[in-house]
Amino acid sequence: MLLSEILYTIPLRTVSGKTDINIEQIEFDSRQVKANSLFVAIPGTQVDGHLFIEKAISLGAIAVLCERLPEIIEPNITYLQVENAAMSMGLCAANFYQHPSKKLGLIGVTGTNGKTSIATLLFNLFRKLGYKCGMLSTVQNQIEDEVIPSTHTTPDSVKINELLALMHQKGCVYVFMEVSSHSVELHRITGLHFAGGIFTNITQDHLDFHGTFENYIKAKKGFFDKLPKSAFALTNADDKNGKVMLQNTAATKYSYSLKNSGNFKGKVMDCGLFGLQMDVNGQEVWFKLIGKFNAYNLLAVYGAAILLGENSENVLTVLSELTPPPGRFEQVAAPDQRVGIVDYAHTPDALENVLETIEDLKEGHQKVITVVGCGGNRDKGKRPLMAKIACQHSDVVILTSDNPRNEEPEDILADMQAGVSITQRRKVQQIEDRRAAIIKACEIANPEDIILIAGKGHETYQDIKGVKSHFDDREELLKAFLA
Ligand SMILES: CC(=O)N[C@H]1[C@@H](OP(=O)(O)OP(=O)(O)OC[C@H]2O[C@@H](n3ccc(=O)[nH]c3=O)[C@H](O)[C@@H]2O)O[C@H](CO)[C@@H](O)[C@@H]1O[C@H](C)C(=O)N[C@@H](C)C(=O)N[C@H](CCC(=O)O)C(=O)O
Ligand SMILES: Nc1ncnc2c1ncn2[C@@H]1O[C@H](COP(=O)(O)OP(=O)(O)OP(=O)(O)O)[C@@H](O)[C@H]1O
Ligand SMILES: N[C@H](CCC[C@H](N)C(=O)O)C(=O)O
Ligand SMILES: [Mg+2]
Repeated sequence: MLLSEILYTIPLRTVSGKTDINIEQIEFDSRQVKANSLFVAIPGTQVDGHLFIEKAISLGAIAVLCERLPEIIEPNITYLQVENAAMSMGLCAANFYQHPSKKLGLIGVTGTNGKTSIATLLFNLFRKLGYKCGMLSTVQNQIEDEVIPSTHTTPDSVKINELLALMHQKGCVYVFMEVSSHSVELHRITGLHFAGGIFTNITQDHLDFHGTFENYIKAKKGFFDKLPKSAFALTNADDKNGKVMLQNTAATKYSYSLKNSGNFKGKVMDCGLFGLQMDVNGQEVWFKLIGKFNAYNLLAVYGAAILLGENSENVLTVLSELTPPPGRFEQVAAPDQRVGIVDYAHTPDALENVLETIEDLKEGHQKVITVVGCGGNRDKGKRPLMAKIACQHSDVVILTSDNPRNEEPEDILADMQAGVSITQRRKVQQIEDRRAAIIKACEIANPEDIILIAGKGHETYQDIKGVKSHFDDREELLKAFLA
Protein backbone atom coordinates (compact mmCIF):
# COMPACT_ATOMS: atom_id res chain seq x y z
CA MET A 1 0.00 0.00 0.00
CA LEU A 2 1.18 3.53 -0.70
CA LEU A 3 2.69 5.25 2.34
CA SER A 4 0.41 8.24 1.73
CA GLU A 5 -2.62 5.92 2.11
CA ILE A 6 -1.22 4.40 5.31
CA LEU A 7 -0.81 7.93 6.69
CA TYR A 8 -4.40 8.98 5.98
CA THR A 9 -5.81 10.98 8.98
CA ILE A 10 -2.56 10.72 10.96
CA PRO A 11 -1.47 14.08 12.40
CA LEU A 12 2.13 14.53 11.22
CA ARG A 13 4.50 17.07 12.77
CA THR A 14 7.09 16.87 10.01
CA VAL A 15 7.55 14.88 6.82
CA SER A 16 10.83 14.45 4.98
CA GLY A 17 11.02 12.30 1.87
CA LYS A 18 8.56 10.74 -0.53
CA THR A 19 5.19 9.36 0.54
CA ASP A 20 4.27 7.84 -2.84
CA ILE A 21 6.32 4.73 -2.08
CA ASN A 22 4.98 1.23 -1.64
CA ILE A 23 5.06 -0.22 1.90
CA GLU A 24 4.77 -3.97 2.36
CA GLN A 25 4.86 -4.24 6.15
CA ILE A 26 4.50 -2.11 9.30
CA GLU A 27 7.02 -3.13 11.98
CA PHE A 28 7.87 -1.78 15.44
CA ASP A 29 10.62 -4.31 16.25
CA SER A 30 13.83 -3.76 14.29
CA ARG A 31 14.62 -7.46 14.62
CA GLN A 32 11.59 -8.31 12.48
CA VAL A 33 12.07 -5.70 9.75
CA LYS A 34 11.97 -6.91 6.15
CA ALA A 35 12.44 -5.13 2.82
CA ASN A 36 10.11 -2.17 2.12
CA SER A 37 8.90 -1.82 5.70
CA LEU A 38 7.61 1.18 7.59
CA PHE A 39 9.50 1.08 10.90
CA VAL A 40 7.74 2.65 13.89
CA ALA A 41 10.07 3.75 16.71
CA ILE A 42 8.29 3.44 20.06
CA PRO A 43 9.73 4.53 23.41
CA GLY A 44 9.26 1.38 25.54
CA THR A 45 9.51 0.39 29.17
CA GLN A 46 12.91 -1.32 28.67
CA VAL A 47 14.52 0.50 25.75
CA ASP A 48 13.73 3.29 23.32
CA GLY A 49 12.77 2.07 19.85
CA HIS A 50 14.44 5.20 18.43
CA LEU A 51 17.78 3.51 19.12
CA PHE A 52 17.04 0.92 16.45
CA ILE A 53 16.17 3.20 13.52
CA GLU A 54 19.51 2.66 11.81
CA LYS A 55 19.32 -1.09 12.25
CA ALA A 56 15.78 -1.11 10.84
CA ILE A 57 16.97 0.82 7.78
CA SER A 58 19.88 -1.58 7.29
CA LEU A 59 17.38 -4.45 7.24
CA GLY A 60 15.14 -2.85 4.62
CA ALA A 61 12.94 -0.20 6.21
CA ILE A 62 12.27 2.55 3.66
CA ALA A 63 10.21 4.80 5.93
CA VAL A 64 10.45 5.64 9.62
CA LEU A 65 7.66 6.91 11.87
CA CYS A 66 9.09 8.40 15.03
CA GLU A 67 8.63 10.95 17.80
CA ARG A 68 12.18 12.37 17.51
CA LEU A 69 14.12 12.58 14.26
CA PRO A 70 17.51 10.83 14.34
CA GLU A 71 20.67 12.90 14.00
CA ILE A 72 21.68 11.16 10.81
CA ILE A 73 19.05 11.47 8.11
CA GLU A 74 19.61 8.90 5.36
CA PRO A 75 18.91 9.86 1.75
CA ASN A 76 16.09 7.87 0.09
CA ILE A 77 14.41 7.20 3.44
CA THR A 78 11.16 8.91 4.39
CA TYR A 79 10.95 10.23 7.95
CA LEU A 80 7.60 11.01 9.55
CA GLN A 81 7.58 12.75 12.90
CA VAL A 82 4.52 12.37 15.13
CA GLU A 83 3.51 13.28 18.67
CA ASN A 84 2.78 9.70 19.75
CA ALA A 85 4.27 6.84 17.74
CA ALA A 86 2.23 4.03 19.35
CA MET A 87 -1.02 5.90 18.76
CA SER A 88 -0.06 6.69 15.16
CA MET A 89 0.87 3.05 14.60
CA GLY A 90 -2.65 2.00 15.64
CA LEU A 91 -4.14 4.35 13.05
CA CYS A 92 -1.61 3.29 10.38
CA ALA A 93 -2.31 -0.40 11.04
CA ALA A 94 -6.06 0.14 10.61
CA ASN A 95 -5.43 1.96 7.30
CA PHE A 96 -2.93 -0.65 6.11
CA TYR A 97 -5.36 -3.53 6.68
CA GLN A 98 -8.31 -1.45 5.35
CA HIS A 99 -10.24 -1.16 8.58
CA PRO A 100 -11.31 -4.78 9.10
CA SER A 101 -12.92 -3.81 12.44
CA LYS A 102 -15.53 -1.80 10.50
CA LYS A 103 -16.38 -4.78 8.32
CA LEU A 104 -17.32 -7.13 11.16
CA GLY A 105 -18.97 -6.83 14.57
CA LEU A 106 -16.11 -6.33 17.02
CA ILE A 107 -17.01 -6.69 20.69
CA GLY A 108 -14.43 -5.80 23.36
CA VAL A 109 -14.43 -7.07 26.93
CA THR A 110 -12.53 -5.25 29.65
CA GLY A 111 -12.20 -5.55 33.43
CA THR A 112 -9.81 -7.12 35.94
CA ASN A 113 -11.36 -10.61 35.94
CA GLY A 114 -13.70 -12.46 33.62
CA LYS A 115 -12.52 -11.18 30.21
CA THR A 116 -11.38 -14.57 28.89
CA SER A 117 -14.45 -16.27 30.34
CA ILE A 118 -16.84 -13.83 28.67
CA ALA A 119 -15.01 -13.58 25.33
CA THR A 120 -14.82 -17.39 25.09
CA LEU A 121 -18.46 -17.90 26.06
CA LEU A 122 -19.55 -15.31 23.47
CA PHE A 123 -17.36 -16.92 20.79
CA ASN A 124 -18.77 -20.39 21.48
CA LEU A 125 -22.34 -19.10 21.83
CA PHE A 126 -22.37 -17.21 18.54
CA ARG A 127 -20.75 -20.09 16.68
CA LYS A 128 -23.49 -22.39 17.96
CA LEU A 129 -26.06 -19.79 16.92
CA GLY A 130 -24.74 -20.21 13.38
CA TYR A 131 -22.31 -17.33 12.90
CA LYS A 132 -18.69 -17.51 11.75
CA CYS A 133 -16.61 -16.01 14.55
CA GLY A 134 -13.16 -14.98 15.64
CA MET A 135 -11.68 -14.49 19.09
CA LEU A 136 -8.63 -12.75 20.58
CA SER A 137 -7.97 -13.95 24.11
CA THR A 138 -5.36 -14.73 26.75
CA VAL A 139 -5.68 -18.48 26.20
CA GLN A 140 -5.64 -18.43 22.41
CA ASN A 141 -6.72 -16.57 19.32
CA GLN A 142 -9.14 -18.39 17.12
CA ILE A 143 -10.71 -18.12 13.67
CA GLU A 144 -13.55 -20.62 13.63
CA ASP A 145 -11.74 -23.94 14.35
CA GLU A 146 -8.26 -22.61 13.59
CA VAL A 147 -6.24 -21.89 16.72
CA ILE A 148 -3.53 -19.22 16.61
CA PRO A 149 -1.36 -19.12 19.75
CA SER A 150 -1.61 -15.92 21.72
CA THR A 151 1.28 -14.11 23.39
CA HIS A 152 -0.72 -11.38 25.11
CA THR A 153 -4.27 -10.87 26.36
CA THR A 154 -4.54 -8.13 23.72
CA PRO A 155 -1.94 -8.24 20.92
CA ASP A 156 -0.23 -5.17 19.39
CA SER A 157 -2.18 -3.01 16.94
CA VAL A 158 -0.54 -4.44 13.81
CA LYS A 159 -1.23 -8.02 14.88
CA ILE A 160 -4.83 -7.20 15.83
CA ASN A 161 -5.56 -5.64 12.45
CA GLU A 162 -3.78 -8.46 10.61
CA LEU A 163 -5.86 -11.05 12.49
CA LEU A 164 -9.10 -9.10 12.02
CA ALA A 165 -8.42 -8.81 8.28
CA LEU A 166 -7.87 -12.58 8.11
CA MET A 167 -11.04 -13.16 10.11
CA HIS A 168 -13.02 -10.93 7.77
CA GLN A 169 -11.52 -12.66 4.74
CA LYS A 170 -12.59 -16.03 6.18
CA GLY A 171 -16.15 -14.79 6.55
CA CYS A 172 -16.32 -14.01 10.28
CA VAL A 173 -19.34 -11.93 11.23
CA TYR A 174 -18.36 -11.36 14.86
CA VAL A 175 -15.08 -11.11 16.72
CA PHE A 176 -14.92 -11.18 20.50
CA MET A 177 -11.76 -9.78 22.01
CA GLU A 178 -10.27 -9.05 25.41
CA VAL A 179 -9.21 -5.46 25.98
CA SER A 180 -6.54 -5.30 28.67
CA SER A 181 -5.75 -2.03 30.45
CA HIS A 182 -2.22 -2.24 28.97
CA SER A 183 -3.73 -2.33 25.50
CA VAL A 184 -5.70 0.88 26.09
CA GLU A 185 -2.75 2.70 27.63
CA LEU A 186 -0.26 1.51 25.00
CA HIS A 187 -2.61 2.26 22.07
CA ARG A 188 -2.87 -1.34 20.93
CA ILE A 189 -6.62 -0.77 20.30
CA THR A 190 -6.32 2.73 18.81
CA GLY A 191 -7.95 2.85 15.37
CA LEU A 192 -10.34 -0.04 16.00
CA HIS A 193 -14.07 0.34 15.50
CA PHE A 194 -16.03 -1.49 18.20
CA ALA A 195 -19.68 -2.50 17.88
CA GLY A 196 -19.89 -3.06 21.62
CA GLY A 197 -17.96 -2.92 24.88
CA ILE A 198 -18.46 -4.95 28.06
CA PHE A 199 -17.16 -4.12 31.53
CA THR A 200 -16.73 -6.93 34.05
CA ASN A 201 -15.26 -5.49 37.27
CA ILE A 202 -12.21 -3.66 38.57
CA THR A 203 -10.12 -4.63 41.59
CA GLN A 204 -6.44 -4.47 42.40
CA ASP A 205 -4.01 -5.58 39.70
CA HIS A 206 -1.29 -4.16 37.45
CA LEU A 207 -0.35 -1.29 39.77
CA ASP A 208 3.27 -1.93 38.76
CA PHE A 209 2.27 -0.59 35.35
CA HIS A 210 -0.46 1.96 36.13
CA GLY A 211 1.03 3.31 39.36
CA THR A 212 -2.28 4.00 41.11
CA PHE A 213 -5.73 2.43 41.17
CA GLU A 214 -7.14 5.72 39.79
CA ASN A 215 -4.88 5.44 36.75
CA TYR A 216 -5.93 1.82 36.31
CA ILE A 217 -9.60 2.89 36.33
CA LYS A 218 -8.81 5.69 33.86
CA ALA A 219 -7.15 3.23 31.49
CA LYS A 220 -10.16 0.91 31.47
CA LYS A 221 -12.54 3.86 31.15
CA GLY A 222 -10.50 5.06 28.15
CA PHE A 223 -11.89 2.10 26.20
CA PHE A 224 -15.49 3.22 26.79
CA ASP A 225 -14.64 6.93 26.29
CA LYS A 226 -13.66 6.13 22.71
CA LEU A 227 -16.56 3.85 21.75
CA PRO A 228 -18.59 5.25 18.86
CA LYS A 229 -22.22 6.37 19.22
CA SER A 230 -23.36 3.32 17.25
CA ALA A 231 -21.93 0.89 19.83
CA PHE A 232 -23.43 -0.52 22.99
CA ALA A 233 -21.65 -0.20 26.34
CA LEU A 234 -22.69 -2.87 28.81
CA THR A 235 -21.56 -2.47 32.41
CA ASN A 236 -21.76 -4.37 35.68
CA ALA A 237 -24.11 -2.33 37.90
CA ASP A 238 -22.90 -4.19 41.00
CA ASP A 239 -19.31 -3.05 40.63
CA LYS A 240 -18.44 0.16 42.50
CA ASN A 241 -16.92 1.60 39.34
CA GLY A 242 -19.44 0.20 36.87
CA LYS A 243 -21.14 3.57 36.35
CA VAL A 244 -17.87 5.50 36.25
CA MET A 245 -16.76 3.41 33.27
CA LEU A 246 -19.65 4.69 31.15
CA GLN A 247 -19.64 8.30 32.43
CA ASN A 248 -18.23 9.79 29.23
CA THR A 249 -19.10 7.23 26.59
CA ALA A 250 -20.98 8.17 23.43
CA ALA A 251 -22.23 4.58 23.14
CA THR A 252 -25.71 3.51 24.30
CA LYS A 253 -25.51 2.47 27.94
CA TYR A 254 -26.83 -0.78 29.40
CA SER A 255 -26.18 -2.67 32.61
CA TYR A 256 -26.44 -6.11 34.15
CA SER A 257 -26.83 -6.91 37.81
CA LEU A 258 -27.47 -9.53 40.45
CA LYS A 259 -28.09 -7.01 43.25
CA ASN A 260 -29.26 -3.71 41.73
CA SER A 261 -31.60 -2.66 38.97
CA GLY A 262 -30.31 -3.15 35.43
CA ASN A 263 -31.38 -4.03 31.90
CA PHE A 264 -30.29 -7.61 32.44
CA LYS A 265 -31.20 -8.96 35.87
CA GLY A 266 -30.09 -12.23 37.34
CA LYS A 267 -30.61 -14.15 40.53
CA VAL A 268 -28.65 -17.18 41.67
CA MET A 269 -31.06 -19.87 42.86
CA ASP A 270 -28.54 -22.65 43.45
CA CYS A 271 -24.81 -23.10 43.04
CA GLY A 272 -23.15 -26.52 43.25
CA LEU A 273 -20.14 -28.49 42.03
CA PHE A 274 -22.03 -29.37 38.87
CA GLY A 275 -23.39 -25.96 37.95
CA LEU A 276 -25.44 -22.92 38.59
CA GLN A 277 -29.18 -22.43 38.60
CA MET A 278 -30.20 -18.86 37.81
CA ASP A 279 -33.11 -16.67 37.01
CA VAL A 280 -32.19 -14.55 33.99
CA ASN A 281 -34.66 -11.77 33.19
CA GLY A 282 -37.49 -13.95 34.50
CA GLN A 283 -36.39 -17.23 32.88
CA GLU A 284 -35.00 -20.01 35.06
CA VAL A 285 -31.96 -21.73 33.56
CA TRP A 286 -29.37 -24.33 34.62
CA PHE A 287 -25.79 -23.57 33.55
CA LYS A 288 -22.71 -25.81 33.62
CA LEU A 289 -20.45 -23.09 35.04
CA ILE A 290 -19.56 -23.04 38.71
CA GLY A 291 -19.41 -20.13 41.15
CA LYS A 292 -21.37 -16.94 41.69
CA PHE A 293 -18.73 -14.94 39.80
CA ASN A 294 -19.74 -16.93 36.72
CA ALA A 295 -23.31 -15.72 37.20
CA TYR A 296 -21.94 -12.27 36.36
CA ASN A 297 -20.09 -13.61 33.32
CA LEU A 298 -23.21 -15.40 32.09
CA LEU A 299 -25.36 -12.30 32.55
CA ALA A 300 -22.88 -10.16 30.62
CA VAL A 301 -22.84 -12.71 27.79
CA TYR A 302 -26.63 -12.94 27.78
CA GLY A 303 -26.93 -9.12 27.73
CA ALA A 304 -24.47 -8.73 24.87
CA ALA A 305 -26.24 -11.42 22.84
CA ILE A 306 -29.61 -9.69 23.28
CA LEU A 307 -28.06 -6.34 22.34
CA LEU A 308 -26.72 -7.98 19.18
CA GLY A 309 -30.30 -8.91 18.31
CA GLU A 310 -30.47 -12.56 19.33
CA ASN A 311 -33.57 -14.32 20.62
CA SER A 312 -33.57 -14.74 24.40
CA GLU A 313 -34.72 -18.36 24.45
CA ASN A 314 -32.20 -19.48 21.82
CA VAL A 315 -29.41 -17.74 23.69
CA LEU A 316 -30.26 -19.32 27.04
CA THR A 317 -30.69 -22.77 25.49
CA VAL A 318 -27.20 -22.67 23.96
CA LEU A 319 -25.61 -20.94 26.96
CA SER A 320 -26.84 -23.65 29.28
CA GLU A 321 -24.76 -26.18 27.33
CA LEU A 322 -21.47 -24.26 27.40
CA THR A 323 -18.48 -25.10 29.60
CA PRO A 324 -15.82 -22.68 30.92
CA PRO A 325 -12.52 -22.07 29.12
CA PRO A 326 -9.56 -24.29 30.11
CA GLY A 327 -7.98 -23.60 33.49
CA ARG A 328 -11.03 -21.84 34.91
CA PHE A 329 -12.34 -23.91 37.84
CA GLU A 330 -11.09 -26.96 35.95
CA GLN A 331 -11.52 -30.12 37.97
CA VAL A 332 -8.87 -32.84 37.97
CA ALA A 333 -10.12 -36.19 39.17
CA ALA A 334 -8.15 -38.37 41.58
CA PRO A 335 -8.56 -42.17 41.75
CA ASP A 336 -9.55 -41.82 45.40
CA GLN A 337 -11.97 -39.04 46.17
CA ARG A 338 -9.56 -36.12 46.55
CA VAL A 339 -10.92 -33.15 44.60
CA GLY A 340 -8.46 -31.15 42.48
CA ILE A 341 -9.28 -27.72 41.09
CA VAL A 342 -6.99 -25.71 38.80
CA ASP A 343 -7.97 -22.06 38.49
CA TYR A 344 -6.41 -18.98 36.88
CA ALA A 345 -7.11 -16.80 39.93
CA HIS A 346 -4.09 -14.47 39.91
CA THR A 347 -5.64 -11.44 41.59
CA PRO A 348 -6.86 -11.03 45.20
CA ASP A 349 -10.47 -10.68 44.04
CA ALA A 350 -10.37 -13.77 41.82
CA LEU A 351 -8.75 -15.85 44.57
CA GLU A 352 -11.36 -14.73 47.08
CA ASN A 353 -14.19 -15.54 44.66
CA VAL A 354 -12.87 -19.00 43.92
CA LEU A 355 -12.20 -19.82 47.56
CA GLU A 356 -15.63 -18.51 48.62
CA THR A 357 -17.18 -20.68 45.92
CA ILE A 358 -15.30 -23.69 47.31
CA GLU A 359 -16.39 -22.76 50.84
CA ASP A 360 -20.04 -22.67 49.72
CA LEU A 361 -19.77 -26.02 47.96
CA LYS A 362 -17.88 -28.04 50.52
CA GLU A 363 -19.18 -30.00 53.44
CA GLY A 364 -17.88 -29.65 57.00
CA HIS A 365 -15.46 -32.58 56.93
CA GLN A 366 -13.67 -31.51 53.76
CA LYS A 367 -10.36 -29.67 54.21
CA VAL A 368 -9.29 -26.98 51.70
CA ILE A 369 -5.61 -27.00 50.69
CA THR A 370 -4.51 -24.05 48.57
CA VAL A 371 -1.31 -23.89 46.52
CA VAL A 372 -0.63 -20.35 45.32
CA GLY A 373 2.15 -18.05 44.14
CA CYS A 374 2.41 -14.57 42.65
CA GLY A 375 4.02 -13.50 39.38
CA GLY A 376 7.42 -11.85 39.27
CA ASN A 377 7.80 -8.39 37.66
CA ARG A 378 4.13 -7.74 38.34
CA ASP A 379 2.13 -5.77 40.93
CA LYS A 380 3.86 -6.39 44.30
CA GLY A 381 0.87 -5.08 46.23
CA LYS A 382 -1.13 -8.19 45.28
CA ARG A 383 1.26 -10.54 47.07
CA PRO A 384 0.41 -10.07 50.78
CA LEU A 385 -3.27 -9.73 49.90
CA MET A 386 -3.37 -13.02 48.02
CA ALA A 387 -1.54 -14.84 50.84
CA LYS A 388 -3.95 -13.36 53.39
CA ILE A 389 -7.01 -14.39 51.39
CA ALA A 390 -5.62 -17.91 50.91
CA CYS A 391 -5.17 -18.21 54.69
CA GLN A 392 -8.63 -16.86 55.51
CA HIS A 393 -10.36 -19.46 53.36
CA SER A 394 -8.12 -22.56 53.56
CA ASP A 395 -7.09 -25.14 56.14
CA VAL A 396 -3.61 -25.47 54.67
CA VAL A 397 -1.79 -22.99 52.42
CA ILE A 398 1.32 -23.79 50.43
CA LEU A 399 3.02 -20.67 49.12
CA THR A 400 5.01 -21.35 45.96
CA SER A 401 6.29 -19.86 42.69
CA ASP A 402 4.20 -18.61 39.75
CA ASN A 403 6.35 -17.28 36.89
CA PRO A 404 9.03 -15.56 38.99
CA ARG A 405 10.35 -14.05 35.73
CA ASN A 406 13.38 -11.89 36.57
CA GLU A 407 12.76 -11.66 40.31
CA GLU A 408 14.18 -13.97 42.98
CA PRO A 409 11.44 -16.45 43.97
CA GLU A 410 12.29 -16.08 47.67
CA ASP A 411 11.76 -12.28 47.46
CA ILE A 412 8.28 -12.83 46.03
CA LEU A 413 7.54 -15.39 48.74
CA ALA A 414 8.75 -12.97 51.42
CA ASP A 415 6.30 -10.36 50.06
CA MET A 416 3.52 -12.96 50.25
CA GLN A 417 4.50 -14.01 53.79
CA ALA A 418 4.01 -10.40 54.93
CA GLY A 419 0.25 -10.98 54.49
CA VAL A 420 0.19 -13.99 56.82
CA SER A 421 -0.89 -13.05 60.35
CA ILE A 422 0.76 -14.66 63.40
CA THR A 423 -2.36 -16.69 64.10
CA GLN A 424 -2.46 -18.06 60.54
CA ARG A 425 1.23 -18.98 60.38
CA ARG A 426 0.72 -22.53 61.60
CA LYS A 427 -1.30 -23.43 58.51
CA VAL A 428 1.25 -22.04 56.02
CA GLN A 429 4.09 -23.89 54.35
CA GLN A 430 6.52 -22.43 51.83
CA ILE A 431 7.76 -24.65 49.01
CA GLU A 432 9.44 -22.64 46.27
CA ASP A 433 9.37 -25.43 43.68
CA ARG A 434 5.81 -25.52 42.30
CA ARG A 435 5.97 -29.22 41.39
CA ALA A 436 7.05 -30.13 44.93
CA ALA A 437 4.32 -27.88 46.34
CA ILE A 438 1.65 -29.69 44.33
CA ILE A 439 3.01 -33.09 45.39
CA LYS A 440 2.95 -31.97 49.04
CA ALA A 441 -0.65 -30.78 48.76
CA CYS A 442 -1.68 -34.16 47.39
CA GLU A 443 0.14 -35.96 50.21
CA ILE A 444 -1.60 -33.87 52.87
CA ALA A 445 -5.06 -34.31 51.34
CA ASN A 446 -7.39 -37.07 52.50
CA PRO A 447 -10.15 -38.46 50.28
CA GLU A 448 -12.79 -35.75 49.64
CA ASP A 449 -10.46 -32.90 50.62
CA ILE A 450 -10.25 -30.11 48.07
CA ILE A 451 -6.95 -28.99 46.57
CA LEU A 452 -6.97 -25.63 44.80
CA ILE A 453 -3.98 -24.88 42.56
CA ALA A 454 -4.34 -21.19 41.82
CA GLY A 455 -2.76 -18.66 39.48
CA LYS A 456 -1.67 -20.46 36.31
CA GLY A 457 -4.89 -22.04 34.99
CA HIS A 458 -4.36 -22.87 31.30
CA GLU A 459 -0.68 -21.81 31.27
CA THR A 460 1.72 -24.48 30.10
CA TYR A 461 4.97 -22.95 31.24
CA GLN A 462 6.89 -21.64 34.21
CA ASP A 463 8.92 -18.50 33.42
CA ILE A 464 12.14 -18.42 35.43
CA LYS A 465 14.69 -15.73 34.54
CA GLY A 466 13.12 -15.31 31.10
CA VAL A 467 13.32 -19.03 30.28
CA LYS A 468 9.94 -20.69 29.83
CA SER A 469 9.98 -24.41 30.69
CA HIS A 470 6.99 -26.65 30.19
CA PHE A 471 4.81 -26.74 33.29
CA ASP A 472 1.10 -27.49 33.46
CA ASP A 473 -0.72 -27.48 36.82
CA ARG A 474 -3.29 -29.96 35.50
CA GLU A 475 -0.63 -32.47 34.42
CA GLU A 476 1.30 -32.04 37.67
CA LEU A 477 -1.80 -32.50 39.78
CA LEU A 478 -2.82 -35.61 37.91
CA LYS A 479 0.69 -37.07 38.19
CA ALA A 480 0.75 -36.36 41.92
CA PHE A 481 -2.69 -37.94 42.35
CA LEU A 482 -1.55 -41.09 40.57
CA ALA A 483 1.82 -41.36 42.38
C1 LIG B 1 4.62 -3.49 29.73
C2 LIG B 1 4.26 -3.98 28.37
O1 LIG B 1 3.13 -4.28 28.09
N1 LIG B 1 5.28 -4.05 27.50
C3 LIG B 1 5.02 -4.38 26.10
C4 LIG B 1 5.84 -3.43 25.25
O2 LIG B 1 7.17 -3.68 25.54
P1 LIG B 1 8.20 -2.59 26.03
O3 LIG B 1 7.55 -1.24 26.08
O4 LIG B 1 8.86 -3.07 27.25
O5 LIG B 1 9.26 -2.66 24.84
P2 LIG B 1 10.80 -2.45 24.96
O6 LIG B 1 11.49 -3.75 25.08
O7 LIG B 1 11.09 -1.36 25.92
O8 LIG B 1 11.13 -1.91 23.48
C5 LIG B 1 10.65 -0.65 23.01
C6 LIG B 1 10.51 -0.70 21.52
O9 LIG B 1 11.76 -0.99 20.92
C7 LIG B 1 11.62 -2.04 20.01
N2 LIG B 1 12.90 -2.76 19.90
C8 LIG B 1 13.45 -3.36 20.98
C9 LIG B 1 14.63 -4.07 20.87
C10 LIG B 1 15.25 -4.19 19.61
O10 LIG B 1 16.30 -4.80 19.41
N3 LIG B 1 14.65 -3.56 18.56
C11 LIG B 1 13.49 -2.86 18.66
O11 LIG B 1 13.01 -2.33 17.67
C12 LIG B 1 10.50 -2.88 20.57
O12 LIG B 1 9.89 -3.67 19.57
C13 LIG B 1 9.56 -1.81 21.09
O13 LIG B 1 8.70 -1.35 20.07
O14 LIG B 1 5.62 -3.72 23.89
C14 LIG B 1 5.97 -5.07 23.51
C15 LIG B 1 5.67 -5.22 22.01
O15 LIG B 1 4.31 -4.99 21.74
C16 LIG B 1 5.15 -6.07 24.32
O16 LIG B 1 5.51 -7.39 23.98
C17 LIG B 1 5.42 -5.83 25.80
O17 LIG B 1 4.66 -6.72 26.54
C18 LIG B 1 5.39 -7.35 27.62
C19 LIG B 1 6.21 -8.53 27.10
C20 LIG B 1 4.41 -7.83 28.70
O18 LIG B 1 4.75 -8.70 29.50
N4 LIG B 1 3.23 -7.29 28.74
C21 LIG B 1 2.21 -7.67 29.72
C22 LIG B 1 2.39 -6.97 31.06
C23 LIG B 1 0.87 -7.30 29.11
O19 LIG B 1 0.82 -6.61 28.09
N5 LIG B 1 -0.18 -7.74 29.72
C24 LIG B 1 -1.47 -7.34 29.26
C25 LIG B 1 -2.51 -7.51 30.32
C26 LIG B 1 -2.80 -8.88 30.89
C27 LIG B 1 -3.94 -8.85 31.91
O20 LIG B 1 -4.94 -8.14 31.72
O21 LIG B 1 -3.79 -9.50 32.95
C28 LIG B 1 -1.81 -8.07 27.94
O22 LIG B 1 -2.62 -7.51 27.17
O23 LIG B 1 -1.29 -9.17 27.70
N1 LIG C 1 -16.64 -12.16 36.79
C1 LIG C 1 -15.65 -12.50 37.59
N2 LIG C 1 -15.46 -11.85 38.78
C2 LIG C 1 -14.45 -12.18 39.60
N3 LIG C 1 -13.57 -13.18 39.37
C3 LIG C 1 -13.71 -13.86 38.21
C4 LIG C 1 -14.75 -13.56 37.28
N4 LIG C 1 -14.62 -14.40 36.23
C5 LIG C 1 -13.56 -15.17 36.48
N5 LIG C 1 -13.01 -14.86 37.68
C6 LIG C 1 -11.79 -15.42 38.30
O1 LIG C 1 -10.69 -14.85 37.60
C7 LIG C 1 -9.89 -15.86 36.98
C8 LIG C 1 -9.49 -15.40 35.61
O2 LIG C 1 -10.66 -15.36 34.79
P1 LIG C 1 -10.53 -14.92 33.29
O3 LIG C 1 -9.41 -15.63 32.68
O4 LIG C 1 -11.86 -14.99 32.65
O5 LIG C 1 -10.12 -13.38 33.54
P2 LIG C 1 -9.34 -12.37 32.62
O6 LIG C 1 -9.96 -11.05 32.91
O7 LIG C 1 -9.37 -12.82 31.24
O8 LIG C 1 -7.84 -12.41 33.17
P3 LIG C 1 -6.51 -11.81 32.44
O9 LIG C 1 -6.41 -10.40 32.94
O10 LIG C 1 -5.38 -12.61 32.89
O11 LIG C 1 -6.71 -11.86 30.98
C9 LIG C 1 -10.77 -17.10 36.96
O12 LIG C 1 -9.98 -18.24 36.97
C10 LIG C 1 -11.60 -16.93 38.20
O13 LIG C 1 -10.86 -17.30 39.31
N1 LIG D 1 -2.18 -11.41 32.27
C1 LIG D 1 -1.64 -11.56 33.61
C2 LIG D 1 -1.48 -13.00 33.86
C3 LIG D 1 -0.88 -13.36 35.19
C4 LIG D 1 -0.79 -14.85 35.37
C5 LIG D 1 0.10 -15.31 36.47
N2 LIG D 1 0.31 -16.72 36.29
C6 LIG D 1 1.45 -14.57 36.42
O1 LIG D 1 2.30 -15.01 35.69
O2 LIG D 1 1.60 -13.57 37.14
C7 LIG D 1 -0.33 -10.78 33.71
O3 LIG D 1 0.43 -10.82 32.74
O4 LIG D 1 -0.15 -10.13 34.71
MG1 LIG E 1 -7.82 -13.02 29.90
